[in-house]
Amino acid sequence: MTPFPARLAAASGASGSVLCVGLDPDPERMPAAFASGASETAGATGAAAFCRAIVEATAERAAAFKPNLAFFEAYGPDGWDALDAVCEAVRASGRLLILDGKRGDIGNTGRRYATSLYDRLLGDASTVAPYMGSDSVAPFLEHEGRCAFVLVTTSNPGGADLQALVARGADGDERSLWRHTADMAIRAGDGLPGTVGFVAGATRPELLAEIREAYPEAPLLVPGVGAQGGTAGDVLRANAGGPILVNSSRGILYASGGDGFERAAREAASRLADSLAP
Ligand SMILES: O=c1ccn([C@@H]2O[C@H](COP(=O)(O)O)[C@@H](O)[C@H]2O)c(=O)[nH]1
Repeated sequence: MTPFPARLAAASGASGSVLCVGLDPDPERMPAAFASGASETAGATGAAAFCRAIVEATAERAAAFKPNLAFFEAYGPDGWDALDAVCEAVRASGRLLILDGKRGDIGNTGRRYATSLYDRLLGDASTVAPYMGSDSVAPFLEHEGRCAFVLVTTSNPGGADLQALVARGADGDERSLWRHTADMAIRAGDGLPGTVGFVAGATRPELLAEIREAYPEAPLLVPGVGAQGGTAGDVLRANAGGPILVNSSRGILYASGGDGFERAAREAASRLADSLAP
């Protein structure tokens, strides 16, 4: 399979954008027709129908879609079927499929997670929680053409609690934990170049700039624009033209709370895609 960075470049070229539309179907916020118990499209089926409509409405301006697995798993077994249907819709759109499950565990468990994400759901990339160390990241780096976006500087307020701590590495060098994490992931991915990317939140653009400077070729997945306060301008400046996907979920999914949600989503996606153009 073609290395992920080349596939990312192709998807960005085809859509003319670096936008990733996040698929977080929240029953509290989806249009009533998809969320209410009375409707035949309620529950997991409603979530899938809503996401498919969003994919159709926004695919022209999106390079990728990112289903957040939590919003599907919450429905139990039906949620898995819904996720499967949404993944199929994303694949049919020709855009990249980023599976946001934030997985990470000991080797044999990690390999089963990777099998599920890459061989079963056919994701192009996934998000990986690296706290268990290099052997927990490695299973996600063994799939040619796929990318593991390793969480390094997350967008949430508590992200700095651990990520900013300064620690001495085996080489005696003092660096922040997030930088150790990034270096560790790059070493773990030595075997298959292009398989390691990073999640770098838009809410800390100064750290995004540091990651980009340290790893100019690494794909970055950047959440946190819009609803969390990050801005497209800050991200573009910090990224300095490197390979990137900028995610927005709520700002697109719930651009209109009810009728006309597809049009509102299309317009919101288009505006953000335009503001992310270099
Ligand atoms: O650091 C991180 C890592 C992942 N996320 C995920 O991205 C989206 C953001 O949603 P918005 O509605 O655009 O704020 C969501 O799925 C998160 O789980 C993140 O926000 N920050």
